[in-house]
Amino acid sequence: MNRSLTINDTTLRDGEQTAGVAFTVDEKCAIAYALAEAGVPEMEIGIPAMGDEEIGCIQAIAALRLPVALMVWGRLTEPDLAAALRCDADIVHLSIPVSDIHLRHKLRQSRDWVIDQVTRVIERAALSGRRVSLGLEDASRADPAFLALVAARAQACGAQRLRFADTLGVLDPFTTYEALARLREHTELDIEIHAHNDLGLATANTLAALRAGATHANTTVNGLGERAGNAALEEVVMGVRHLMHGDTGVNTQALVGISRLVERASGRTVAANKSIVGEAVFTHESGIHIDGLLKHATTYESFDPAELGRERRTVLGKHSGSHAVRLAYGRLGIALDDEALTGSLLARIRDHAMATKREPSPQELQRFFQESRARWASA
Ligand SMILES: CC(=O)SCCNC(=O)CCNC(=O)[C@H](O)C(C)(C)COP(=O)(O)OP(=O)(O)OC[C@H]1O[C@@H](n2cnc3c(N)ncnc32)[C@H](O)[C@@H]1OP(=O)(O)O
Ligand SMILES: O=C(O)CCC(=O)C(=O)O
Repeated sequence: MNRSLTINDTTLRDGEQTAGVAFTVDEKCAIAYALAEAGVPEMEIGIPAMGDEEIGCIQAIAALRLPVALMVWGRLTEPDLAAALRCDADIVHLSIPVSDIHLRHKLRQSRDWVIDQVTRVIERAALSGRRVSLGLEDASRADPAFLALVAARAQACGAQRLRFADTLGVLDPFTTYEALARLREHTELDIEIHAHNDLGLATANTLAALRAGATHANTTVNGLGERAGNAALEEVVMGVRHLMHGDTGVNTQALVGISRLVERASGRTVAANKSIVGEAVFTHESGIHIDGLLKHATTYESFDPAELGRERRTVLGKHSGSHAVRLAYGRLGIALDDEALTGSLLARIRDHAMATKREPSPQELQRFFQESRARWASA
């Protein structure tokens, strides 16, 4: 993949829209700092139309003078534009619904009204000298011919970017590819993909959009965001690297630290099996897997955990095999060269796992060994 690809992280905007989440100014500054230090080139940091307090927070982030482009979000209206222009943001992003469902039921407006708003407000925004991005809310449920019309108008009025929003997460990677490829044919503007995870497809859809010609990907740390969230920064960065052989410029070693920072600030616990950053995603128990890993890491690891500054862990449990048992005892300085003794320990470990639902401690392993050996000796 040689095309340029830019991550625009919206943890501080859509991420904060997660129901119940509210970051303090200090938390927002710390997250912005960590993202910038990791090499995230753009971030969407707030909604000026919310008022003075939000603008103060946006200005506090701007005052950090981070080497990133800062974007603020607003509706495609003159008052929201005016609020956005009170902020030291590099990119003014103004959003308008483009699906008939939203236009009819939410705004009670027509498609012509959309074209008028784009003409009036985008032209005015462009005159401000800021970079201008147009958000196409609910684009995934909009008429593609109308999207092309809006795109042409936005370009003529001086926008640099379109954001294609799958607001309700109703696309799959195939339909995403088709929709983005169609839009790509109709515009020379940059295109940002904003995917939601209602069906668990936000990252897959983001990667599909990038393949279809999107230039920017909107992400959030830990996949925070409205309802089921957005495409996770850590997943998109690693997906681009491993599935598209591309480079987002984001330091993969920083991803876990940022995830923990946002976990604490958001109060949203990251699941143990959350891809890339979950506590247990490099932990193995199954006998066949551990045997394979001992022979060659690529058998059961699609990438090296060291890319994230992480390490593989193996645990003993109900699904262990004899190789794993020998490995665990080897770590305790006990060489198991007797097959029958190993088998007896394996049975003991399985019983323990079923009874306690946890792995045995080193002390318990020592006890199992002594008991099994004593039974063996007296048999
Ligand atoms: C898909 C998304 O994530 S969009 C971003 C959503 N994020 C947020 O809503 C978080 C921040 N929001 C807020 O703080 C408030 O909702 C504000 C300050 C933006 C607006 O507050 P209020 O003026 O009290 O209005 P409220 O939120 O109740 O309703 C939204 C209004 O915006 C209108 N609206 C919504 N989108 C747009 C748009 N793109 N262009 C023009 N008007 C819009 C609605 O029709 C409604 O207007 P109405 O009062 O004339 O019916
Ligand atoms: O900027 C936009 O238009 C998209 C807003 C958004 O968060 C969404 O549609 O899910």
